[in-house]
Amino acid sequence: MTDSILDLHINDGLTDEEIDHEKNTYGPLAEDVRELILLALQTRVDADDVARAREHLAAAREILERDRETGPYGTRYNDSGRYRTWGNAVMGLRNAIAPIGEIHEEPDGRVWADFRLNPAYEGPAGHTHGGVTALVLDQILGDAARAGGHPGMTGTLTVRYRRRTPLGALHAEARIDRVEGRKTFVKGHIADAEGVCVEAEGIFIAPQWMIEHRENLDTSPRRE
Ligand SMILES: CCCCC/C=C\C/C=C\C/C=C\C/C=C\CCCC(=O)SCCNC(=O)CCNC(=O)[C@H](O)C(C)(C)COP(=O)(O)OP(=O)(O)OC[C@H]1O[C@@H](n2cnc3c(N)ncnc32)[C@H](O)[C@@H]1OP(=O)(O)O
Repeated sequence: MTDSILDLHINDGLTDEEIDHEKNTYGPLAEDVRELILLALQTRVDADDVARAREHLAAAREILERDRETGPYGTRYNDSGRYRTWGNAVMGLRNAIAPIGEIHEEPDGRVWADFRLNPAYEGPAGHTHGGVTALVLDQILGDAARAGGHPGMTGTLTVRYRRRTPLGALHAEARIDRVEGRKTFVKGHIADAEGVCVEAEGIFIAPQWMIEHRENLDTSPRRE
């Protein structure tokens, strides 16, 4: 059986130098757009200045649209084993809404990230949106399953909001709790400087198509 996820799992044959070049070209663009998202929320310049800024943005869009892809980014890799999930909503290098730069994997199976959520991720006044913390936890827990050699799709994600999550500096981490056949149970949390704000348990399930392609799947890819 084939699956549309596999269709977007592509060796695009780039050299490491070409990947580095793309990284250095498009990474800063996403950084600029991230800053623009915040500016759209926070600028207080007057209508004339907004109109002038929008003309510049229209000019930038016109340049960027000259050569573009139209579909999802998917997972791309090369012969030296560098994996790119640059469209990922949580940590994609080219995705301006992705709040996490890097997810670290420890030899003991713990997966963690330090990150900042700016006011574009607001839910309750001055605090992080609960859907955003769930988004981050889905990724971190899923990554712990993958890093532990048990990649899967999220079957169930249970989130317990213990206390409000502020905006600003946060820490997320997760580790595998147990594996039962195709199901991997993972636990994790998000904390601020005062301690845990949100806890989660996820059940990650390896579908049949993933098991069939298991031998082709590097579960600890050099992912960026
Ligand atoms: C070379 C190719 C390699 C390709 C690799 C590609 C990708 C790698 C995958 C992951 C990458 C890793 C890390 C990425 C990190 C994070 C990304 C975020 C993750 C997501 O954001 S992902 C999107 C949201 N996610 C979905 O979009 C899932 C949609 N859904 C399904 O794709 C199916 O629904 C599935 C697969 C979940 C189950 O389907 P299925 O047919 O395999 O399940 P089946 O019925 O056979 O049940 C088998 C056993 O699981 C139990 N069970 C069934 N469903 C359950 C559930 N929901 N909760 C709890 N338990 C459940 C049964 O009770 C039974 O348990 P028991 O064996 O004990 O009886």
